[in-house]
Amino acid sequence: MCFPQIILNAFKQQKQVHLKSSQADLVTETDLRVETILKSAIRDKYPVHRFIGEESVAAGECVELTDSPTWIIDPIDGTANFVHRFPFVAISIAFTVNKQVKAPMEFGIVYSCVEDKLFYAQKGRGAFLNGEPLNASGQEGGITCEPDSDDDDEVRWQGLSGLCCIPDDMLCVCFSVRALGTAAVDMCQVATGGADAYYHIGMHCWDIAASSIIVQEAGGVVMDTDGSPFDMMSRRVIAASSTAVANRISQVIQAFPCRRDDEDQCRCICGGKGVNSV
Ligand SMILES: O=P(O)(O)OC[C@@]1(O)O[C@H](CO)[C@@H](O)[C@@H]1O
Ligand SMILES: [Mg+2]
Ligand SMILES: [Mg+2]
Repeated sequence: MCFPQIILNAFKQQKQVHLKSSQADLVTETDLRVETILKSAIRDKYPVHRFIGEESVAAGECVELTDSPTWIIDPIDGTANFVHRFPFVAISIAFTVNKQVKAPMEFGIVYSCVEDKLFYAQKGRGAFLNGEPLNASGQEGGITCEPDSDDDDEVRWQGLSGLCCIPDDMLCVCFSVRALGTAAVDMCQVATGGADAYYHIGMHCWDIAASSIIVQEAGGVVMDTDGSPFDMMSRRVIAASSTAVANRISQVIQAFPCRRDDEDQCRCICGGKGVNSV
């Protein structure tokens, strides 16, 4: 059975849910099964390739980008949605080489399973949804924003109130707010033009690596929340319809530092598990 079908079949079933880093950070047997299937299928074909998989890292593996071609996998983005049968659950797969954290990935795939929407992009070749070309809105004025934060609500609403109360004489006004509970699908809305901006503080590289290139190839902009260049390991991202909107958002949200995904890399090289163990 193919792995999206595994997710769809399990979607309707009762699930055994385990907590990871917090009450909001869930994992099910399906997350683990899909990541294992994906990694073994890729490893069979490309034995020297490496992986950064959400559930492998949760099991103690290092987040280690080397010069080797690397697959960055979130087997189910939106596990909380999956557990509650809220129909926004996605598989996110990105591919990068030569330790690219800032430049666009080589390619990215986000498959929103229940919607049956396949978002994908390859560097320099455009972004697509179910085969149709994607274009970000290019909007520079009134925007629809998808804010998210894995930290306290205060940060989220501080940012939002900043966005919603920008004086009219300033560049952009936020007209409405959406959040689907899957960073990968949320961010892809900017690539479709359905949203003009997305920002997130606290997610992980596997949540946004694929959607970052999908946004870029659709003509959108990605950057860090402090306005510096996008860095998928920093756990902070703004995706927007235009540089003007991205810059405006970086000016009003309260960016705070997050422990980088690759922060323990040296521990891993010295003595961490470092071996793909899922
Ligand atoms: O753990 P999961 O399901 O792969 O990710 C869930 C997620 O979308 O929800 C959080 C808040 O939106 C984000 O940090 C993260 O991307
Ligand atoms: Mg995720
Ligand atoms: Mg996940």
